[in-house]
Amino acid sequence: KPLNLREIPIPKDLALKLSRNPQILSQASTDYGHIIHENPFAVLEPTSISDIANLINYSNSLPHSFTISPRGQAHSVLGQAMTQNGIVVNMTQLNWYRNGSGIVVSDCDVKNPLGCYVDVGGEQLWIDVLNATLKHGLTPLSWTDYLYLSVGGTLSNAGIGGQTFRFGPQISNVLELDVITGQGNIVTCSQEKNSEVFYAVLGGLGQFGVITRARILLGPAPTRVKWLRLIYNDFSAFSTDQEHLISFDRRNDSNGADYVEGMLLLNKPPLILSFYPPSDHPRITSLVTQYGITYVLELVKYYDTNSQANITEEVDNLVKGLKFVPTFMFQKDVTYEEFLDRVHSEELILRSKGLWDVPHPWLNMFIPKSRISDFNEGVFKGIILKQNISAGIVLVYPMNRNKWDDRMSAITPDEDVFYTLALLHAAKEMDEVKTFQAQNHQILQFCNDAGIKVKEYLSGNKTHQEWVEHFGAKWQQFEERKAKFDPKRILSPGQGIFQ
Ligand SMILES: Cc1cc2nc3c(=O)[nH]c(=O)nc-3n(C[C@H](O)[C@H](O)[C@H](O)COP(=O)(O)OP(=O)(O)OC[C@H]3O[C@@H](n4cnc5c(N)ncnc54)[C@H](O)[C@@H]3O)c2cc1C
Repeated sequence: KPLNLREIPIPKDLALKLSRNPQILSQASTDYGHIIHENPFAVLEPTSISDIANLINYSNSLPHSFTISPRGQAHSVLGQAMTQNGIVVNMTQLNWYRNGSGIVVSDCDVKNPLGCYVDVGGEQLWIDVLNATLKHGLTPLSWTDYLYLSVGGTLSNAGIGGQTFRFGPQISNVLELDVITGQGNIVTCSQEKNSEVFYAVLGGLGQFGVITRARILLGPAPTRVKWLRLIYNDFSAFSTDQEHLISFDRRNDSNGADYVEGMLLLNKPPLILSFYPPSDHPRITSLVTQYGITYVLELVKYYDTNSQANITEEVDNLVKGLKFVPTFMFQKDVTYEEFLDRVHSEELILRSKGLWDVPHPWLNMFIPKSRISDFNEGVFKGIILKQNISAGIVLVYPMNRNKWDDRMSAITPDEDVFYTLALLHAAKEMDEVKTFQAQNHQILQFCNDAGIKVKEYLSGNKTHQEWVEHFGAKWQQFEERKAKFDPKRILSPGQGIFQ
């Protein structure tokens, strides 16, 4: 029998913070995916950390607990921040009560920034963390492509992007956390202190506790970036060059790139060419038409006034020997901030066309390096190119596993180098959602049949057995941590792991 919160007497001080305003309930019942909808009983608008702890404690005190889901920006795509009949915690609300103390940069020597860090509330947005740290000449080192995501939300997944090959995912850049566990305990944790909570929560899909503060490592901030895109007509040359670029870091060679990603340009709509000079559009379109599929290596080199004199030479050295199609190298010179916040400009354009708040049947996964060429043949050239449906944005780039910490909950393939694939579809209507979902399913099935041991990222909608397989050798530990830190299985039910 589903729990009916109407039948439970809610303590008055807690009830005052709960909203059942239809508009607020409706917001909490959807996310960026616009595919899954779950109706919460109420939304907690916390005005302090204790409000969240009190809510969790109250749920624990009942013979039949209710579920609680922290909601950062709800930029999940499969209902991960929702709960049916439970209570959603609107984390953003905390920011209003921080009195400006949501982001505090440590007092440190910018010239010798080893040991500089920033303390940020779990509800804070990465864009605000960037702006606050830049004022001190400092910056976090590892980023997602889009910055209007909450710190607690990305740290619950991993937080990956073009800097991950060098600095690891965002979870590898956390020095300390404050967490309210599923038992209602407020815990400060790090690698040294309460380390089990620390490792459980990072990449823990919200299953073990609510992150209310994260201490994030900082480094010196560059001021400008050289931003390059190189187009390839051959996958093997493209992936060999990507792997070469990320290997600088394994060799501890500081002459490497600061960011490496990649994407497909396919001879099917939408062919997005906004990065490239309009005068080059005809020859790029012609190349894409000729080959059907081309691959774009995206790399970035940071610089500032001290390194300005050498930057052209450094970029030349970096691209020397890379096997892109001759003359198909394009570059921009932009501020560091403009580069990091690049997706926001796209967001504004999509919003103006009514194309931002639409269904997003995304597929994200990690693919072991040893099978990436089979993946190209079967998925890129096979399923994606051949099927008569639009492709959306397809990102593909490698990262180094030694920058991930296996003690954390996040899951990767076993190999030293693995690729991330992001298939970022936007659908116009629900029928199209089904078409894209069928394709996503087909891709996973292809990998399964071909024995390509992929790991999904940001996944959802799995059966219990599929979750067990996803975690593989780490399932037992994940389950034990749940029993220890959230024994009543209260937190983040939208992930569908334990409910
Ligand atoms: C346009 C766009 C671009 C993206 N780009 C990238 C990218 O480049 N790299 C990448 O790694 N990801 C990317 N993502 C995915 C994104 O990192 C995840 O969806 C992340 O969860 C978003 O954060 P959020 O604040 O919206 O989290 P939510 O969707 O609100 O929550 C995600 C999960 O975390 C839990 N949670 C939320 N806050 C907390 C907290 N404080 N403590 C504990 N648990 C919490 C929720 O209950 C839920 O289970 C992108 C998403 C979008 C929409």
